[in-house]
Amino acid sequence: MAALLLHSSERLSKTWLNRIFAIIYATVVSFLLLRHCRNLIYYPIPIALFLADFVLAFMWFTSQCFHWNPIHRRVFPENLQQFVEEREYPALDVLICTADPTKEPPVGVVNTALSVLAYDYPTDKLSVYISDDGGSEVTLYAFMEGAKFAKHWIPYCKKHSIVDRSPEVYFENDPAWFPETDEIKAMYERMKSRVEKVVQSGGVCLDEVKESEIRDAFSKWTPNFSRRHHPTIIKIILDNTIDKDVAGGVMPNLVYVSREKSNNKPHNFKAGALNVLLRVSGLLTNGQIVLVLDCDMFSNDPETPLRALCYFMDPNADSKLGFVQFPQRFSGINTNDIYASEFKAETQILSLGMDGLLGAQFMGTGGFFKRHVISNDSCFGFIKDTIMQKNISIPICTKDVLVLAHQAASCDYEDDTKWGSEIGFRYGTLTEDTYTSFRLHCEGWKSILCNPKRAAFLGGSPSNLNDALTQTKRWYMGFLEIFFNKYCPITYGIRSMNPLHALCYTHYTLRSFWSIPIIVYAFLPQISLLNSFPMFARVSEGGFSLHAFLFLGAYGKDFYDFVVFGGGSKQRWWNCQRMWLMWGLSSYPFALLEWSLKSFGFSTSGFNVTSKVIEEEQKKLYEQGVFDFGVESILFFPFSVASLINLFSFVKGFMEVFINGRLQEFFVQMFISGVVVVNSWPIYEGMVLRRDRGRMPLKLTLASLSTAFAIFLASSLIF
Ligand SMILES: O=c1ccn([C@@H]2O[C@H](COP(=O)(O)OP(=O)(O)O[C@H]3O[C@H](CO)[C@@H](O)[C@H](O)[C@H]3O)[C@@H](O)[C@H]2O)c(=O)[nH]1
Ligand SMILES: [Mn+2]
Repeated sequence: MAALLLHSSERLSKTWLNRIFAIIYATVVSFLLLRHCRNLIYYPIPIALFLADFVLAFMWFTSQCFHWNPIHRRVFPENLQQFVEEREYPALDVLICTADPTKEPPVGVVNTALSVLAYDYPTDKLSVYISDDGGSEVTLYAFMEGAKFAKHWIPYCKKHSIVDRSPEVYFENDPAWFPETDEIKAMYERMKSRVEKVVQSGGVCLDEVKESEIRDAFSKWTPNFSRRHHPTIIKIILDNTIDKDVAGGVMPNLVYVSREKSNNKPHNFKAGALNVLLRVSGLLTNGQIVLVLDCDMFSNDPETPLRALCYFMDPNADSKLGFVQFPQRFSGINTNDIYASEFKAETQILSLGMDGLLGAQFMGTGGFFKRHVISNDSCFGFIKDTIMQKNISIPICTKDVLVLAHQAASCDYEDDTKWGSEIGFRYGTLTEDTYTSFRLHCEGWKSILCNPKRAAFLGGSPSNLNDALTQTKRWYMGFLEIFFNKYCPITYGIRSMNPLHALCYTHYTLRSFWSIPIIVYAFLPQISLLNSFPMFARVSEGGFSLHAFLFLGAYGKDFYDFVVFGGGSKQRWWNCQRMWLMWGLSSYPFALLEWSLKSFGFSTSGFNVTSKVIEEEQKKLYEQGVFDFGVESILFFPFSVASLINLFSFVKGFMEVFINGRLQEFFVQMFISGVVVVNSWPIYEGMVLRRDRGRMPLKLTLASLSTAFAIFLASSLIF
């Protein structure tokens, strides 16, 4: 009889294809670069082209590390009982961050919390912690209401083995109806409307609150309380030694934390918030396993913690296993994913490659950590003893513990400690997730990617173009902060870990440099075509097939990975490649620019929280798959200009072909303009054809048009 397994893994069947392709492609790339070097001696113009191709080649080379050894894993949670009894499960602390009640509606955050409170996990071993960086009484109020509802919701879900445990999603999805469903639904709706009423009124009216305990909780919101400057607030909303659900079962713990903030102290954004939660939860419950979640990433599968346990509880598990990552997946993405918000390549293709090396990177949410990997007990100093006592299970809300928890959440607790540099989630970048896992991998920890068919979590993603570009700009800026740092992936990383893995991190952190080839190829061949200047080899020459092979090879392989192997749709693939071009002319260069300004001390970009609210009109546009250009965003400007220049040069190319018969000479340039023109179709529509709210603002269109002309005029002086 075959031995029972908790998990298995196998190398993807395409690995050899990947490797052979990589070797052939690398050979051709080297030819191209050699040719460039030869040309450089003769003419100066190709410097730009050389630089562009060099960056492309470097990025391509580093990206091959993801394709070297991709693996696929499976877990068998049904076998878990054979290995551990339920009472031996480790305690699980779930940390959820929220930062702004206007961009992250409290009802949504409560839904996320409810979906994990209702996990198929022993409730006496489950605790949920909320970090509220918005310091909002409305959020606390929402959770107090949510907790009352949870006492009905949890037993209901378990009794009927409900799978969608976020009530909002459950009732939206046309659920199976049970005798008590009507009542539960009405209860949920009432809870939601009470919370929304308070959200609208902007605060909790204490005069209306009778229970002294609740009045107490809100008394901290004094008149000089502000989001950026306020004392610590910790409220134990549910306590598993006291609270019972309506069926008499033990409730999980639910704790609200708004860390102390001070105007003159950096708070390190989400990483700072998570570190406070690590300490507070360490004091109160000290779960051995810690799950990190964003406030919009609700659980989509109540078995998820058991899947993680299949790795953690395996008697033969690698002692260096640090965390198990469930990839980010999203709900509400439109059919063709116009903004490429699925990030399929990163979350579902490239991540398999890292998993075959040292393990997937932490994606900010959906990561189950072993607590001691991210913060060992010794880093607590004076509160260490209390943590030790926690292993003999004392009630969480004794007075002394709460006093310590307040200290642990104060804004000077981390002074002169290693928090953020060696312990906890690491500071110094806007992408604390990638950086933290990079540092953990450097320290020798490993990770695992767990990607079950049914998504473990589903989150929201930006539903308008400006938000989408702003989000990616923040990431790529964060990545630059990681690369140009003491612990640079290509120097420090390669020395500290499997070099292929370090090159994967190098690839991510340098992605904004893709803006160089994209800008060069979006303008240079077109400008020279506009001036009737041939730039590339004729179709009949050898150089042509070199370019053709490299172009088709790269696009073809990407298509194969995404559509043939990855099962994505052709339209989604097409939209992804379009977004890559758009990022190359927006998020990437602006990330580079802002990062440079910041490095020279000119600006301080913060963590601009992505809005989780969608207006009706915006939602309609998005659902129809129509681009939303409806704000005057500087991010749209470069690609608007590029779309016009490419259109003009394409037309000019036709004239050269039909009037002067110069197809051979101009084919490559026309082809490049043609690709951009086809990709720019939504931009032209937004500029001239559309009348709705999402059209390109007239001011932007005119500015782009005049800039395009100015570039043309200036170039005709040079050529
Ligand atoms: O000062 C802050 C800023 C943000 N957050 C929270 O961080 C989470 C992620 O913020 P969001 O605006 O949704 O950013 P995204 O770009 O969607 O987040 C992605 O990128 C981030 C890094 O830039 C990662 O932390 C996230 O996990 C990942 O989903 C949210 O729950 C926020 O409430 C805080 O707690 N404090
Ligand atoms: Mn988000």
